[in-house]
Amino acid sequence: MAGFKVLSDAEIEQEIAALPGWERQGETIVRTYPIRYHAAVAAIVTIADRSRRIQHHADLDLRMDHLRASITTHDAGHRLTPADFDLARRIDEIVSAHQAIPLD
Ligand SMILES: C[C@H](O)[C@H](O)[C@H]1CNC2=NC(N)=NC(=O)C2=N1
Repeated sequence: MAGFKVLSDAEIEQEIAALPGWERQGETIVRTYPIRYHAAVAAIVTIADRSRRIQHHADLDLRMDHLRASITTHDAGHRLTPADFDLARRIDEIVSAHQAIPLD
């Protein structure tokens, strides 16, 4: 799909610096959130809703006590674009709203 601006290494560094918890792994950004299983299921439903609206989707990996999100832009040849960082910020907001129940 046209219209995606592929970010330079310097731009990626700058974006990552403003997103605590996220790290770059090649041409993806990833974050692992400690969160209860059922709370994460609820978060995922909201993330899915939001993703459909903005037409940008993360890979989500749910485990017993954590949720891992991994993001890249498929339509830019699996490169990092501003849409990835926008989605990361939205996922941060959604997950933090569902982390109210602490892990034991
Ligand atoms: C047609 C549809 O908008 C595209 O396939 C969207 C859907 N969600 C997407 N999500 C991500 N992460 N990258 C994409 O390139 C992408 N493209």
